[in-house]
Amino acid sequence: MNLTLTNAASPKIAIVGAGALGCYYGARLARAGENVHFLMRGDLATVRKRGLTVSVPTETFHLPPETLHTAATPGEIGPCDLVIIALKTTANASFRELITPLLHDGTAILTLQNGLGSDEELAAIFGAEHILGGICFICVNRLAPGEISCTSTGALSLGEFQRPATERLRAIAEKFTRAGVKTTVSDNLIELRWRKLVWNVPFNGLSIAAGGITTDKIMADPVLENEAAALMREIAAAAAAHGCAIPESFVQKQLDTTRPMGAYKPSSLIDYLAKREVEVESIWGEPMRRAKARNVPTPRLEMLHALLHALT
Ligand SMILES: NC(=O)C1=CN([C@@H]2O[C@H](COP(=O)(O)OP(=O)(O)OC[C@H]3O[C@@H](n4cnc5c(N)ncnc54)[C@H](OP(=O)(O)O)[C@@H]3O)[C@@H](O)[C@H]2O)C=CC1
Ligand SMILES: CC(C)(CO)C(=O)C(=O)O
Repeated sequence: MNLTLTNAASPKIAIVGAGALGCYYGARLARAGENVHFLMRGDLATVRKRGLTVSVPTETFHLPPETLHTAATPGEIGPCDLVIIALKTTANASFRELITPLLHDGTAILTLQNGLGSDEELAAIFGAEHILGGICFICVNRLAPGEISCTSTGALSLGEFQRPATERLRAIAEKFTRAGVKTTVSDNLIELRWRKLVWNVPFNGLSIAAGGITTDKIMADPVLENEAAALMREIAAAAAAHGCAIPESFVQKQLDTTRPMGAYKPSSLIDYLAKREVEVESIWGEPMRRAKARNVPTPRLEMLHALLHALT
């Protein structure tokens, strides 16, 4: 497969999982003039009537329904040059059914999902050469159907699955950048994923396990702060055993940057409080299993995983 973005000047883009994250990035790309097709489920009727409204700290923008391409099935969209996946990882069993009708020989499949495992699952079904991944440092919520609120636009980091950055990866990053998303490319997607887990594992996990608390409460309690730091070090050790060096300074930086975040609700806590399924296996289960496979002890992660299983 030629690793370029087909129709690079005007690629046909599908958003699979048009919830908070998918609608946010999809709306930004559509506003920048890209040919974006939203595969929608629960919100379809409302979005077809009222369009999409996205608020970010600096502005609110609206995309009227007549400017949007929306579909109830992937078959209505047909083959695309780029498929962006923003499903919760708890919906990964639908990959084959949702993505197959969107493919041609050169389709790039970019998953923006949290945790570990989705890249490999997609590669096993569709072929490794199609797969790219992204890490989103963003806090976005769906307030109502078609109403997206983003309290921190953060940054997006993209990488190829098991290969260094390619021309196609840079072309996709350029699309996001043009759409106003701060985007970087990396030669090492798996290291990006482990690094993000250094934050997600302790804060998403403890916020639920400690009774549904925000990150400021974790940081204000010396026992919980120590637990967060210890969990971070377990993830760093597991990452090191997979060839991804994460220095102690990175752990310290995560703690330092969390302090001023105030009463922040990690995305898993929002799911938990809304009684939605929590992404337990991709955020805690898969890192735990990968650590075990390399004989890295992760007792705290194992306990947290068990607690989250019981609670969610
Ligand atoms: N939100 C955030 O700030 C961040 C999220 N992430 C990650 O991004 C991913 C997506 O998160 P988020 O956007 O918050 O989740 P949402 O629940 O808001 O969005 C998921 C979307 O997938 C749709 N979906 C699920 N199954 C199907 C199906 N079979 N057919 C069609 N659509 C389907 C849902 O449909 P329906 O509308 O019917 O529910 C929903 O719109 C997760 O892995 C998350 O961890 C990463 C960083 C930040
Ligand atoms: C890092 C952060 C806070 C935002 O992307 C996140 O991943 C989450 O809330 O789950």
